[in-house]
Amino acid sequence: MFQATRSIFSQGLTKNHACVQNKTSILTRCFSSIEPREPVLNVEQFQQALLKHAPLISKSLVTQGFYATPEPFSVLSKEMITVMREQSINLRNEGRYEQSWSEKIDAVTGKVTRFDKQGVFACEPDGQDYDTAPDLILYMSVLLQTLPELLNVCQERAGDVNDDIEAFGLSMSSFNAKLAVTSPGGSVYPLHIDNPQGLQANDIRKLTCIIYLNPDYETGDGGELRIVSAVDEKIDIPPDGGRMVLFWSDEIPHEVLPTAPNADAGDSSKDRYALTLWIPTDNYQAIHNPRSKFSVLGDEVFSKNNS
Ligand SMILES: O=C(O)CCC(=O)C(=O)O
Ligand SMILES: [Fe+2]
Repeated sequence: MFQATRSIFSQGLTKNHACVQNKTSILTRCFSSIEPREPVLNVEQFQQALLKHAPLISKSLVTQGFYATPEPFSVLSKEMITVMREQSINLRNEGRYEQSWSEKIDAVTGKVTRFDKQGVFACEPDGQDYDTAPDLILYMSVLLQTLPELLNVCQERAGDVNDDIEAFGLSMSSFNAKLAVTSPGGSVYPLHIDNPQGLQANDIRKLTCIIYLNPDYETGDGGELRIVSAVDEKIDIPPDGGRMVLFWSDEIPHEVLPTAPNADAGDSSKDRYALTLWIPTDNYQAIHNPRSKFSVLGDEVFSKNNS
């Protein structure tokens, strides 16, 4: 099972990744001192946990535009999240992370400008990272093979497809992945929507799915994900344990509040790790659907913030 997953996965993602991979990381990877190991993720247990949460995720996405697991270790155990954090750190030690950046769109001119996110570093894990981070790769593989179909089926069974609500049509064949670390000392992500341009930019990402890898998170460590699900409704979700959060990539504004604002930037115990998967839709009508109840949320929130 592990072997099969591994080869399918590396073939699928390696090609896509070739263009962003730099030479330094190839070299450091060849001479890595970390012994390759087998993953310890219990695939069946993880799939069962996804199965249990799927109806709630589907319903909550339809009604609120987002879902957060109620407990920090609902889908994966503390031990598993600890292993995944260690593997994320190992990738960092191999030089796999780069300065993270994003794009801003000017509301008036529509001009897109790129900016660095201070104190945020990220990598795009793929099949080539398997020896260093087998559980991260297996997690991504199992999630992709399980969750999109489960959510599509749950939505159909609940009868939640109608004139206003398009079928999710979540894709099972591709996704984008990002492993990001946000440094203590107050690093943030400004308010944004992950896929603001949609089809105009050939961006068909529909669902953002984040798992936090912060097993020892304490109250006061900050870095909450602030989701704006209605103009005057903000929900702050702590990035604790292995909490999983999902929301519509094309509709839901969100930001990350300062990470451990009172800690030293070099205090690695307060680094905030998050593994994000973006799942595209095969139903293009679902992207920025004008009849969706969240269709004007972004415009309302950003115009309010600018006034
Ligand atoms: O790490 C998080 O909580 C959110 C990250 C995010 O918004 C993004 O990567 O676009
Ligand atoms: Fe985002």
